[in-house]
Amino acid sequence: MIGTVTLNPAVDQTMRVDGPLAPDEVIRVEDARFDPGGKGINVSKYLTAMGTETVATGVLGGFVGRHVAERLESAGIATAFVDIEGVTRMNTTVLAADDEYKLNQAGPQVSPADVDAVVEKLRTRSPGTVVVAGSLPPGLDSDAIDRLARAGPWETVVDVDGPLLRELDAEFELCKPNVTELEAATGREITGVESAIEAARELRGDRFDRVLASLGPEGAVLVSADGVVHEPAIDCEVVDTVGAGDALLAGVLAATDAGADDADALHAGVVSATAAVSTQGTTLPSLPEPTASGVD
Ligand SMILES: O=P(O)(O)OC[C@@]1(O)O[C@H](CO)[C@@H](O)[C@@H]1O
Repeated sequence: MIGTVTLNPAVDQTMRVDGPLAPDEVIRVEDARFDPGGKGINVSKYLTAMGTETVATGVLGGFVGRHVAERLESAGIATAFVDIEGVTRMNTTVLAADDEYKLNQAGPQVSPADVDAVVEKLRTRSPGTVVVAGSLPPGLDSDAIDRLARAGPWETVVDVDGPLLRELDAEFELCKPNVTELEAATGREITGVESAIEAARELRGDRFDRVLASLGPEGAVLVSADGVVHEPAIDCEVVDTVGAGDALLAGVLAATDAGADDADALHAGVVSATAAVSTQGTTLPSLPEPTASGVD
């Protein structure tokens, strides 16, 4: 079973406007939706859509937190969240004619004691893998992630900002940077697949067994002790990129869990990410069930 930890969840508000964003005028929204989000929560949503057992944990507070919990429960996603005093944040994506705009709040204050309470929730569920994903809210630093990684017999997967990746010192089964995060974590400039592979190799080092780097239109690479695999992106109409990295990660983890090797797992990840970018918002009705050969 795969547990996810989201220390800074959100309700994601996605709005579509037909024209470009312009100052000093009222912009009429054509279409709006709310999704329970935050990177770990999205990974649990995508795992559920693939039929892989998961529990979503982390911290939730206030009316936004209650909405996240209700939506996950009604979608049949197992949850084990710790209540906090502050109000869970709302993040906004605007899909405008010219571009995609993303506004993420800092989030409420969370304490190391809240992280200890999350550890207790995880221990009662005994996951084989724990995914810690997303930004850290005010009050926490990299110690929180090291603590989660060392607190149980599980393997830990991490998807956090590049500067934070440099500060971690526990051991992790996998990390999932995007291009910006890979550049920040290694200080290397990434200009294409080859330079991404070099940077991912350098990042692997002692702390990360595997590095899964999402490269947007160039697809993704997975670097491990077994070697390097690259999977190009699948051609599709891109509607909304929010959650694409989470879907990639969920696909790789679900397929790995089903016994797939790195190449097949990466293929499954890219199939999931393609479904995510082809859909508005971050909720997918269903995804191909991963098998030992990736996806059927
Ligand atoms: O501010 P963070 O924690 O880095 O990212 C949060 C977030 O943008 O990531 C998810 C998509 O990956 C969204 O559901 C959510 O709003």
